[in-house]
Amino acid sequence: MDALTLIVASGMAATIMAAAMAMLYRASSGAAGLLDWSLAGLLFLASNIVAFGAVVSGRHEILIPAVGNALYVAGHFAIGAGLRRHLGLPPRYGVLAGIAVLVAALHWLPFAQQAVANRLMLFTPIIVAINFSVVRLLWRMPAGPARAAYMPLLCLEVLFMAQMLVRAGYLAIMPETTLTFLGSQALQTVGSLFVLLFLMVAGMSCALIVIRHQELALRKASLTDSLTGWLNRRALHDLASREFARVGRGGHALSFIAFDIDHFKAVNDRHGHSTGDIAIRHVTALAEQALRGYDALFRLGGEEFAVLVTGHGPGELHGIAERVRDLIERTPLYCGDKSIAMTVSIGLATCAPADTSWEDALRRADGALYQSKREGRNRVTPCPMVRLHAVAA
Ligand SMILES: Nc1nc2c(ncn2[C@@H]2O[C@H](COP(=O)(O)OP(=O)(O)OP(=O)(O)O)[C@@H](O)[C@H]2O)c(=O)[nH]1
Repeated sequence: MDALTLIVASGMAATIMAAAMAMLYRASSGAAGLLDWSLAGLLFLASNIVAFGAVVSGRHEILIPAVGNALYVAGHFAIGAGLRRHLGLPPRYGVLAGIAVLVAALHWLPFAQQAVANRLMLFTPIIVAINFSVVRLLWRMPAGPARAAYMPLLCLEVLFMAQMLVRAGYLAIMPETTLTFLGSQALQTVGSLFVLLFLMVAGMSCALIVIRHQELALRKASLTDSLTGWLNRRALHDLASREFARVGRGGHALSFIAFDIDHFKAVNDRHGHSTGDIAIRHVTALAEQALRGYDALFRLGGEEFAVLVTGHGPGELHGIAERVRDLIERTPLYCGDKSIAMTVSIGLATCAPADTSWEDALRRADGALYQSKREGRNRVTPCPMVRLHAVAA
């Protein structure tokens, strides 16, 4: 296939990648990695412009492939840099500067100047190493809802790496193969088509990563309370419904620890609303400390909270709630030179066979909580059914 046509097509694909990533960067209020991926598109475009100029002018000085190949290698590196930045790692452009200078300088080796095939064999390990570092990062992504979004880029990088190695291997075992500078031999045409495919799919794969990441962040924000980091009522509905269905299928006991800060209005009135916010975070942090890491924690509103506990009998549930109450009572909030004593009132309830919904149990836990308030606050009250079991335990 005509080399000039492929260079123009690759240049167009690189331009689309650069523009799409830049536009997505603006639309996503500056998501990490997109500018690096836009830069990758620009570097590939620049390498195509150099190649285009060489074909059109017919000039073959070694400086032309030196610059073109350095830009091309930099394009591959920038894809990894974007991924690193997206994952919160430094992009390492200092390393890129070193690699680009090395790639350019290698063109003045007599081996590289002897034949185009030699240059291809010389630069294949460098490009494959860059692709491999991207694959390694992608492969190590933890399992979870975001992982699938990284797979298209991983497959693309593996495919690209494989074709580079096959082409270099072929040249190594067929030393009589002759390639001309920016020629249209089958081996070069195949390589150019892979570059074209890479540029077309890389942009889409990177966009997919960002879009999925933002979708998950939005979903998390919609289910989380921003002050405490605890889940909100909406999340409670999803999670408790799922757990209640599990209980119905013969799973473990499902219980609620509902609690409310005592005389919280007085904290706000005496110390101000922002100290009130600090006090809420203080109480939730202590509750987290007293609970096990795997209980689901919810802020239901204002200074009302609930913990969804699975797999514990009434006696153990009472013990857990007492630990929370005790730690909060023993740990006043220090704010400057002020010490603010805090306590919570707690109610407990476990889902019963007659319950038609988890909300029945939460309602009972709420009733028990208000009984704690009526009986003087700073105490744990199991709802009557739980209390009966607790006596038996
Ligand atoms: N600082 C702060 N205060 C809040 C927040 N949400 C609710 N509140 C306040 O919490 C207080 C709750 O007051 P009450 O419902 O009267 O309860 P209380 O003073 O704790 O009294 P008892 O519950 O009966 O012990 C109100 O003053 C609300 O304004 C919040 O996010 N931050």
